Amino acid sequence: MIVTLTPNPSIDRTVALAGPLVRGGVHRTASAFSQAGGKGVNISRACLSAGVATTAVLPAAGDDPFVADLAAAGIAHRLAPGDGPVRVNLTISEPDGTTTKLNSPGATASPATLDALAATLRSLADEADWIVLAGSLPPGAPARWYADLVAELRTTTTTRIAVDTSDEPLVSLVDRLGPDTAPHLMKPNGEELASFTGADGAALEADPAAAAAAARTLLDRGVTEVLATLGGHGAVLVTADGAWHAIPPPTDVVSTVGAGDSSLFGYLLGGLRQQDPAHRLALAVAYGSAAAGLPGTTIPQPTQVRPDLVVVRALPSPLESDR
Ligand SMILES: O=P(O)(O)OC[C@@]1(O)O[C@H](CO)[C@@H](O)[C@@H]1O
Repeated sequence: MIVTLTPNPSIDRTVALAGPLVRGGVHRTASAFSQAGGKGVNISRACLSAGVATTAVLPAAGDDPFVADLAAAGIAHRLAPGDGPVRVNLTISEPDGTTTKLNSPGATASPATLDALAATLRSLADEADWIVLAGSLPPGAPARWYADLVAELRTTTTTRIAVDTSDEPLVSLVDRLGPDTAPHLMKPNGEELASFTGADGAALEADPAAAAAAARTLLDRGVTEVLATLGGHGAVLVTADGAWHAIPPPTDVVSTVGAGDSSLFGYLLGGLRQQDPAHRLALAVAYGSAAAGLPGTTIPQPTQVRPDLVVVRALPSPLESDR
């Protein structure tokens, strides 16, 4: 089972434009629709369609429309009482695949909500193969909340923990890394790798060897595996056994929202299937590129995922003296 935590879930409203976005212009939209989202929820959705047991943990009132959407989709969930309506995040999709996102802060989380989320995770931890902590933190949560939660879970369960977050919560997590406090898996993108290495995000995405070197700094501080997604440049995987780069198949990009979550799910799925690192990485990139070809936050079905079209190559190991 994969247990996901989404402390700041979102209703993802996608507006598709018939032409390019013009700042200050008036646009007639081609279509608009909403999906229950947030990074952990997207991963639980991917679990459901791939037949992997999952529980999504999140804050929301039982009568929030978000929860009705989750229930209609059949996603098992455990709720902490929410502190306000689930936020609405806006995606603007242009015909050439350019995706602009406007993410709201979300309701301010009370200490009681944060405690309830942590308690629910603790109660599910031992049944899970993976616990995935994903997305931003709501206002009211201290930036170190994920770092504290990982450190605490590491003392109470042996279940593996994956984290995908950004900004201050990521920086706090990285500051706190160590042999007993690190998550087992992290999934930064190029910008996120750059946020704690000081490099340029776009440059890292275009240079898989540099991205692998940045990811390796996390391994040196206790993380077991790093899956770094590099947008159209694919992804790199770094473990104690080596580093690999996967190149995606040519993809007609419709919306990149949910591509990173799909990649993380593909990677976990490969692990549950006992695949070797190169095959896990290929499945991650195949899931991510399938998601990029779908509108809004749509998560691919397994039949839409083509790991056979992904090219994986091993990256040279750095010399010890270079590390
Ligand atoms: O604001 P956060 O929590 O960082 O990201 C939220 C979000 O952009 O992440 C998902 C895509 O990864 C979307 O479903 C959702 O809108």
